[in-house]
Amino acid sequence: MLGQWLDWSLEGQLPAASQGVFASGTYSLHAPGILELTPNCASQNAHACIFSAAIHGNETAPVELVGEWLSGIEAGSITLGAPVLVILGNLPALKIQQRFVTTNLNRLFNRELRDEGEEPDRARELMNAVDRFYARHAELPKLHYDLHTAIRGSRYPRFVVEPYANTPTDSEQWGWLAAADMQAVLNQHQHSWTFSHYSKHYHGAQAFTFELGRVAPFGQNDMASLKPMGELLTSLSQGTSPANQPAAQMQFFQVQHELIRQSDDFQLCFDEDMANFNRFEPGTLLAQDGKAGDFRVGDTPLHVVFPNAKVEVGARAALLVAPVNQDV
Ligand SMILES: O=C(O)CCC(=O)N[C@@H](CCC(=O)O)C(=O)O
Ligand SMILES: [Zn+2]
Repeated sequence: MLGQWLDWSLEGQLPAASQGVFASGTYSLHAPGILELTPNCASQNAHACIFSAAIHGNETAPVELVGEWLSGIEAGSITLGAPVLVILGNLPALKIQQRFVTTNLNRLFNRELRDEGEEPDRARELMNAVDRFYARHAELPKLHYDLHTAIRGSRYPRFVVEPYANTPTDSEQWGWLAAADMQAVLNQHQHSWTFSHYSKHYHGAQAFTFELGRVAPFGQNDMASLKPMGELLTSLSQGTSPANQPAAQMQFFQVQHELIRQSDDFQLCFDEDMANFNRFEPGTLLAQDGKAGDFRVGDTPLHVVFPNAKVEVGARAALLVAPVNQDV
């Protein structure tokens, strides 16, 4: 049943029974793409875990990773020891393997959201699912890993975005992320209304957006490079202690500036294929905007992440970041 859940979600079919059992627990299908697993016996170290994928429909590696982990649960090679809410975010976009259908779902996770349409409705459904899940497990520490892949290549192929919020990140998280073979960490400098930000800001969860390589169609992802990440998901779902490695092996960056597209007449002044974290020297012209004018690098070098000139007017066209501890 669990192995088929991904196919069912993609096909928009609902199984006859929305609840059932497996060797180490029970499952409950709350809505298409929203599955809760409850352990028969919760571990003392359990977190209330949320693993989400396909918030962007063309990011298939996380869907394959979650599928492999669910198969392990179903086969009994993984013993569930923590409650897990598994989410496939944007099912219509996943079906057509596009980032989104009408608007970017990962900018809508705000309780003040009043927009109408398919993605805003889905954002409200996912926020409600998160609220109810954390309320059901109020006694447990909360965790949310939102799994993505990036549009372009990267100097650090696997990295995390740490959302901005009051809740500090537990130091143990850094050791787990390093052992999961994350190579860089990007600290956000302001609220961003992403899915991981939602769980951190409104629920105080330990939460990150993961970038697990580069966007590719199903079957063409480098799943071998995600083995340590799969092991982290497995440990958390078992309620056992994840592997730990020194945080210092990751490069930390701080977001300095969010470049917003302010008009139709907007362009980025570098090659579209440029890798994430590429460094630009002081004075370099990075963007030209009919309304905001030119944007140049100031006195210290900046690295560019998630550049995308084709975003809607008013949306983020790039993050400009600087290394925290050393020059890279
Ligand atoms: O590669 C890209 O340009 C985008 C990859 C992606 O979807 N990234 C997330 C990051 C979310 C965050 O800033 O926390 C996004 O843009 O939604
Ligand atoms: Zn994404």
